[in-house]
Amino acid sequence: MTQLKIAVAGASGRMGRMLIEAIQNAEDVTLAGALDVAAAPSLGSDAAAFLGKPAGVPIEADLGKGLANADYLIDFTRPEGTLKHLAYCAAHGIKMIIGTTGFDEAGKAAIAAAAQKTAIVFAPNMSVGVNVTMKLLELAAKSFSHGYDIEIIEAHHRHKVDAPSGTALKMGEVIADALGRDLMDVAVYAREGVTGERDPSSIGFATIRGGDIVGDHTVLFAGIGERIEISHKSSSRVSYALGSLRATRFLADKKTGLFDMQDVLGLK
Ligand SMILES: NC(=O)C1=CN([C@@H]2O[C@H](COP(=O)(O)OP(=O)(O)OC[C@H]3O[C@@H](n4cnc5c(N)ncnc54)[C@H](OP(=O)(O)O)[C@@H]3O)[C@@H](O)[C@H]2O)C=CC1
Ligand SMILES: O=C(O)C1=N[C@H](C(=O)O)C[C@H](O)C1
Repeated sequence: MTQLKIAVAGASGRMGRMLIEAIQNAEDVTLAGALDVAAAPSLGSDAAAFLGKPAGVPIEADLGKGLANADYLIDFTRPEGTLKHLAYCAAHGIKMIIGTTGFDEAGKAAIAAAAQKTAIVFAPNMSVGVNVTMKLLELAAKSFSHGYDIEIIEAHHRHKVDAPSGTALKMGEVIADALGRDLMDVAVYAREGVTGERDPSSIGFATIRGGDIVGDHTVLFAGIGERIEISHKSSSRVSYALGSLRATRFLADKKTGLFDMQDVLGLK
């Protein structure tokens, strides 16, 4: 069986470790490199040591060393890290699976530009369940386009640094597109004090941070006499890791182009 040679960025992070475990458990992929920041205490140690089964792959800060044997880089880090990796991967034809969230418009544009040189899957949530939920939201938004107030509530662990989550923002975009609205015009990210009555065209966001919540998203369609809630709850990061491996396999026959998980799962 041809092996897909994958490097993992943020190898000591929550997702990095989950990805390394998923790679080690899959038959058609090989861990071919591991990256982390120069200050990471794990630098130089074996990337799979935490599993009790070393992979013979040291964690590197140098991109040349960490990516020397890789055809794919799965990146769940921070926008500044991903953008550094992106420039290297575009220049060296390494395909990327980007799960990092929190990019500004310039960061997103840099990813789109790099996709003219290499193939990229970029998605704020790699789980199959969330991506199917996106389709349900599209349908629901069209059905509840009048008379229903739309609010998106997300909850994550205490370590998460960006808000609202990339998934919540994507849900907002999907709903706004389905309604012919621009999320930039209708999003309300905070309410405090005397806010006045709710604008019926708005899409509200509420963020909860605490403990070890892996990732919960609920979209509320609140009408008169009824309300509908569409929820997805993650109980483990394994679904993000398995989705990332599906995305890697999807890129096997692609040379360039920007794709998302809807492409990978055939949901478009
Ligand atoms: N698309 C999806 O399905 C999912 C997306 N995510 C997103 O993935 C990202 C990572 O999440 P998570 O694993 O929980 O975070 P962690 O903080 O646990 O891990 C991030 C890793 O990236 C490293 N890192 C930090 N800054 C840089 C940098 N500038 N360059 C290179 N590496 C860097 C960290 O090193 P150090 O700790 O030493 O700073 C750490 O190893 C977040 O943006 C999150 O929102 C998360 C889950 C699912
Ligand atoms: O930081 C996380 O943990 C997660 N981040 C992603 C996001 O911002 O949507 C995906 C998932 O919800 C977990």
